[in-house]
Amino acid sequence: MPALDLSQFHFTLFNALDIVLVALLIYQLYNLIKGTIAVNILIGLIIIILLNFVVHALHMTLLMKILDTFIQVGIIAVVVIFQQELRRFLLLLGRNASLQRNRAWWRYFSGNNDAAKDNYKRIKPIVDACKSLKQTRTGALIVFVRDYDEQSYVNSCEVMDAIISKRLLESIFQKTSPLHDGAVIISGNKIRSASCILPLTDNTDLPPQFGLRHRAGIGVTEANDATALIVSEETGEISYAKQGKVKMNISFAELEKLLNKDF
Ligand SMILES: Nc1ncnc2c1ncn2[C@@H]1O[C@H](COP(=O)(O)OP(=O)(O)OP(=O)(O)O)[C@@H](O)[C@H]1O
Repeated sequence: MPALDLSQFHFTLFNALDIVLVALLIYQLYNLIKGTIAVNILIGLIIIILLNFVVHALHMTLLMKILDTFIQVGIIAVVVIFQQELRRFLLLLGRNASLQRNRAWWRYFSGNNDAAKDNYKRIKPIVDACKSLKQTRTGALIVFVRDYDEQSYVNSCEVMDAIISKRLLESIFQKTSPLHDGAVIISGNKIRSASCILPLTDNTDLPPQFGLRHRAGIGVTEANDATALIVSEETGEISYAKQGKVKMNISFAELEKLLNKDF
């Protein structure tokens, strides 16, 4: 039996790092598309690539030409089909790379403890409004955006520029208010817009009781650097969505913590 010649095989630390990074990349991509129809598209693409190997091995010329052409244009198709996922992936990279975004670190290094007090002042009216909305079973959807770009929302929202207050949030979501349908967008210290129509998630793994409000709340966090707070009209439960994932039935203490971290 011929011996296996391993003399040409050099395994360096960088090779190990390479493998770890590729594994991390695949894991992140899997996390991004898990539970969406993108998984089925990806499986379809893998089947075509495997089929192409088989066709090449069997020298089936006609099929070889068709599949080769398909795979050559495939890269453009992949960018078009997975544009949402690629956008989310790049957002994730940018978000994690920005040191200032990690406010805890930033405060520690800049010694700015007043920021914590300011943040509490901003969060309090929102948490108070949620308490009252929960009690009265009033449905609400509040989105927190870090870098607000008015142009992205101008066509699907009622533009506002109002100081955040408990009573204003309560009034907006009252069923008789003309602005109650849709989401409120908050950025910085202001309510920037209300009655916003948001993109719905196409995640197929969500609880069956999640209707349009929850789907819109999750959808906006998939494609943007945003988080969303949803008060259910049916149950009064509060959910919190971030990066396309949702935490259900959170307590007010937890809500305060999450907002303090993300907002
Ligand atoms: N695309 C959208 N963007 C923003 N808000 C939306 C969108 N679609 C629906 N909504 C809001 O969701 C409300 C309907 O909620 P629906 O009952 O379908 O949601 P739900 O997730 O089951 O929540 P709930 O538990 O409050 O009933 C609408 O009245 C509207 O205010």
